[in-house]
Amino acid sequence: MTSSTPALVSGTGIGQGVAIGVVARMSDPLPPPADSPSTRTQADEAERARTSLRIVARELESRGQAAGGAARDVLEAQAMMAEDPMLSEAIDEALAAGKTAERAVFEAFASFRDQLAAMGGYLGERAADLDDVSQRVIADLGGVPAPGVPSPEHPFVLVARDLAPADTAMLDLDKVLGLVTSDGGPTSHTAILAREKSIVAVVGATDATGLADGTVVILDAASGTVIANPTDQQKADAERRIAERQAAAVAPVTPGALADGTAIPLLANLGSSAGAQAAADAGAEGVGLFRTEFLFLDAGGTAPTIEQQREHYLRLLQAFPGKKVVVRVLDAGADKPLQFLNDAHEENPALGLRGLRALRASEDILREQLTALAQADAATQAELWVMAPMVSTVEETGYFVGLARECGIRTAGVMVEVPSAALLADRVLGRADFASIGTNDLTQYTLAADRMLGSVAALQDPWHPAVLRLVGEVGAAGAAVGKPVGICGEAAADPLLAVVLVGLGATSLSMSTPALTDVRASLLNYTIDEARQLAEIALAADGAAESRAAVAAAALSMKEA
Ligand SMILES: C=C(OP(=O)(O)O)C(=O)O
Ligand SMILES: [Mg+2]
Repeated sequence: MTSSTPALVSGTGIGQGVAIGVVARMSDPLPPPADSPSTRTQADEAERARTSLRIVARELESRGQAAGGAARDVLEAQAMMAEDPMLSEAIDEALAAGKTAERAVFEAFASFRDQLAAMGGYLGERAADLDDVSQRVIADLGGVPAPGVPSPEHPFVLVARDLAPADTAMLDLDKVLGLVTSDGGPTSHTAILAREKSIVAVVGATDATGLADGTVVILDAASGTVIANPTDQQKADAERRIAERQAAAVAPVTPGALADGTAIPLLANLGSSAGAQAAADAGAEGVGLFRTEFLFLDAGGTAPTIEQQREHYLRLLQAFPGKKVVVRVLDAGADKPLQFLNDAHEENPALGLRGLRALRASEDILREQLTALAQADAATQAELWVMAPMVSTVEETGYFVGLARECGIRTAGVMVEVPSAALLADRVLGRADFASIGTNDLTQYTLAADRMLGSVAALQDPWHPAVLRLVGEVGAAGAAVGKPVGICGEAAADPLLAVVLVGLGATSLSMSTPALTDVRASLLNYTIDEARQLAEIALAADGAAESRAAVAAAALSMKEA
């Protein structure tokens, strides 16, 4: 690497932040202990292993106590791993074969970590936790310090293979400007920590192993890239973006709007009335998606009563007097299984009896929910809209809107999450009062990529022009009949994609509360004509990556012009 040819490392960005700083690497893992026969007795080796496992377990527990919160739970889980009876058995077996305590610990943990890694997803990412415990025990056996987080005097960008919970608990957040990991995905501890603490992070950046200590890097979470040895121009751009974000964070909270004043209300996605006040404080102009699954999950094995539901909806609506609150009726099935609505085994639950289909099969539950909502609406000042999930036909739209009105709901709409509903959006909107596009499911169904499956995660990208073309269909239909088209999937939380979605006809955007500030700031940079131009550029691309890159380049030149 030379300063004239900056190297680019790519991974998955967490959030939208930008950071610039000097790399401090986490020390490399200890080498595997030699597989030579032990010169001690088996009983001695067993005692050594037990002592070190115990020391490490107690140390992890005390770090957990010191860290508190979510870190404590994770560190306690790790301490339990160190004293897991199955692992002890595996260690004893290796010792019986004449191995050293170091080697026995190494082999036993390695075989368990491989089993976890093979499971993939969340459990797969816990494999790093086992590695960390193994390293600590082997270090203790050898009387050497465990590999861990560096602590230079100056602020730094931490580059690591992955961060174990014990490491994240030790991080001095005043000094860490950003995090880069070569392993780990969006559900790794590093990603979770970064989200929780708003730290700029790029995870799963395989080539990050080549970033040497002391290298100056720019982390760009929005594009998931790390530039090593940036040019002066790149540094100046990064510093400008950091300053813009700092300014946006303290800017007055204004209603969502484009540069030309076109209003684009910014709403919050909520899963419980508990988050309502925080959303209102962050400037949410209402709620664009209230997911009711948690309310039903919390009620145990049955549906909550009309009274229980009414109380919860009342608390929600009371937080938004005079504002719009869009509640989605229960979306059970697939990624949100609820036994009492559908306990049949399905080979492809995402294509099965879920969402409105499941409710229709148990219509009394749907009627009760609509009734509770209508009662809460009558007792409060919010403007309640109610929508159905997973609607795939015009007939289903008519069914839901008809039933909602019968139960006293004044404004009834549907989510557009299935390509068939997007393609017939003109007719769907002929019957519904509004549409709200769920880009998470719309992407899953358009690309035929299960949103629960890590192996096809790369296809789950709402920047894909096929998804955007469908969004455009719904936007055009909404404009033609004069009905609102919101977006409530994760796509609305991506500040640049949000502009494209507006260019495709979205009239409001709903997102998790922390995303509101970035999206608000981004919309203010573009007029409606520019948003439409960016949408055309996205639609003209061949794939998601090309669409994202072409729009980013065009947006940059628009801002420079
Ligand atoms: C908002 C959506 O619904 P959920 O993520 O709850 O399925 C969506 O599918 O985009
Ligand atoms: Mg959905």
